[in-house]
Amino acid sequence: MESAAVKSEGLVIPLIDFSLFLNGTPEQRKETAQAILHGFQTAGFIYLKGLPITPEYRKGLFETSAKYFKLPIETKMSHCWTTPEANRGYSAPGREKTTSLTDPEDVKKLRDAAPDLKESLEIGREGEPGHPNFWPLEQGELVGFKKTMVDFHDKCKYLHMEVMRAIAVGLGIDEQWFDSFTDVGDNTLRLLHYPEVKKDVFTINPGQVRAGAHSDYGSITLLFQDSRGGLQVQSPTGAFVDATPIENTCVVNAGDLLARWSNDNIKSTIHRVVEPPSGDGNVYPARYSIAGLSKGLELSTYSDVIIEGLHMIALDIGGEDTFGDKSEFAQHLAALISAALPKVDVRAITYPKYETRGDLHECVSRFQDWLLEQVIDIEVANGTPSPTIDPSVHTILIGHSMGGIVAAETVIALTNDKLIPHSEYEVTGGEREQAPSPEGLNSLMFPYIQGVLAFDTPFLGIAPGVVAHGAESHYNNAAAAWTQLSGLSTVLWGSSSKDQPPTSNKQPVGALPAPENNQPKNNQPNAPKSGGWGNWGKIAMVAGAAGAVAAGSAAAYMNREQITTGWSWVSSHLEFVGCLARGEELKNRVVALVRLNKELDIGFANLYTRLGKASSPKQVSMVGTVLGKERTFCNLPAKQAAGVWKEAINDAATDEAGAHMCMFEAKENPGYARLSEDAKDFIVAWSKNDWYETSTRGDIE
Ligand SMILES: O=C(O)CCC(=O)C(=O)O
Ligand SMILES: [Fe+2]
Repeated sequence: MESAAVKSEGLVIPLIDFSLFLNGTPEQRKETAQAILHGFQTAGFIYLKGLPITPEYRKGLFETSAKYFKLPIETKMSHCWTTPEANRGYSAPGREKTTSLTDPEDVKKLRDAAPDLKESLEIGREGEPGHPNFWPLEQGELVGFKKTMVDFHDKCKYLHMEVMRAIAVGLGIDEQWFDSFTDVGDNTLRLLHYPEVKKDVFTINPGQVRAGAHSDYGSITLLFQDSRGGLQVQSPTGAFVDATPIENTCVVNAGDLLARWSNDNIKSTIHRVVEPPSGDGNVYPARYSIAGLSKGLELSTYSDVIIEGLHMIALDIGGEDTFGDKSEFAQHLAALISAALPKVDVRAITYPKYETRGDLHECVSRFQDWLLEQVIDIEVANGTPSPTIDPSVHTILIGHSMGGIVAAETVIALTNDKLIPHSEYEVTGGEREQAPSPEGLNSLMFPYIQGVLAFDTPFLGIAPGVVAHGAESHYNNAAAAWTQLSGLSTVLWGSSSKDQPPTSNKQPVGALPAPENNQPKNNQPNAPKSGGWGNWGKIAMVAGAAGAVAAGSAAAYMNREQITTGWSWVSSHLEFVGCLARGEELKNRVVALVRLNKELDIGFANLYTRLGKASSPKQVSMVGTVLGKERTFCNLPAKQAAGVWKEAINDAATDEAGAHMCMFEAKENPGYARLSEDAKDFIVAWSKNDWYETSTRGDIE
């Protein structure tokens, strides 16, 4: 039943009778399927005979193709290939260069040095919205051209489905496993003509070929070649071996998509077309071939299947330390999610620099720009046809502390095209009004955000017990406030504890440090040193204090007269956390998130720290005594009516700020494993939707 069509340099391309798969006994069918799979796994190429295509039909097809290429160049140029999205139309000689290179500059150089000596016409599925085929005028010899090609396109669709079924049978999975990806027939029929060419063209330029070395992009290619020859396939030794034409066969090779689907279990092998082994006189005659390149599924879901991915963007305040050393927590979380969502790629990317100058909205727009860049890079790298309409990347924003607010603002901005409204909404007691949205929500956001997972983000301010230690009466004295708050200065910024500023700092506000290159002239000798935490720590110290003060409603702190130097620098950082002072804004933000969850199914949760066994009750004169186990860093919603807030208990922490900062340190937080599991569960639940279910990463080894 099976023999070798090619056997050289370690490359064995089998010749397989496909009729035994289509019409054979169950045993023959299975054996044939296994041979087909084996050919794809080893050579990446097979030859099929016994196809339901008669020699006459085939001859007619090649004749029709040749008639098309005889058309004057101006006529062909009237329906030129335009965009990769459409991938339809005519490509004149020299236009396309098949290659595995990706850098456009490199491709250009190669094309200039050795242009492909071919012309082609790409014909796609009829009836695809927005992408009509370009048909030549039906006159003279070309009458019936469209019908012939549409009919052959259909035949290729059928053959494609059957070859994919053979692969499924060979793999021992459900025979129809690939059907839903092939039944639309989103395939490209490619008529190829390699014009007659003088032999010395190839000797003058040793790099000259008819079609450059490349692998195909789709699932499989059905290649019908005439009898000239010139197709070569790369062998395991690297040498190119002739894939000599065999009458009434079709060469079938696996493309990059199928390699990806199968985790490279199936090979997408490099091939090219060179001058044929023989020619008359000093010319090589023309060669024709017809390739049915099967993408394998409808264009709109194509990208999902190859490169669909869930990306977690960790909003890491102040470098890569927030989520543990080198963002370990984010990486760990990505691994957990990956195991739970095997159909998609899961990657954690950390926002490298958290710039906290200017107001919150400026920070958000800087982050948004960065995020957009990341996602576009991924979409471009993967060739997603319409990333803004059908993105292949879904993103979860995870943010610690203030990072959660930036994440929230980002998704609100993306869905509203404006930031949160400033009118009043109540979040307490479940009696919330709907935030008005004259424009309605924009579900076509790009980048597509699947959810916001916040970690100990003070969406509703910082719990009074964090700031006050029976000290709020001193808040009318700015110096005292600073003393009280110095211990909190880095907390909001998530720096690790070793980088905290001195906690016994007794300097008045007037001694707030100015930026390094803008030291105030009247700098006091005892001004706090930035020490090892540099500019960054200074920002944290100032902004953290401001945020905490704001949360503790110590308005006296905002006494600008006392700040003698560097105010503009300081104030621009204060603005950022100033949002914690704006109660209505805080509530509106939460209302907006709840609405996004309800209307657009965007996940939202806040995993907030709570002290556990190691904590003791705390006297907070403003609010009375807070029981040890009620001690949280964040102000909690009055009832759980502000989205999902879930506690993350730390049985080792003795104070709220410590729990807040050590969330992601397994050594200091006995609840680390639980926290990771909870975080994973949220993200998995948000992501198990239609997008996920229709994604196929292809773990089919
Ligand atoms: O013309 C041939 O034989 C090969 C064409 C080819 O490899 C392609 O179009 O991808
Ligand atoms: Fe190819």
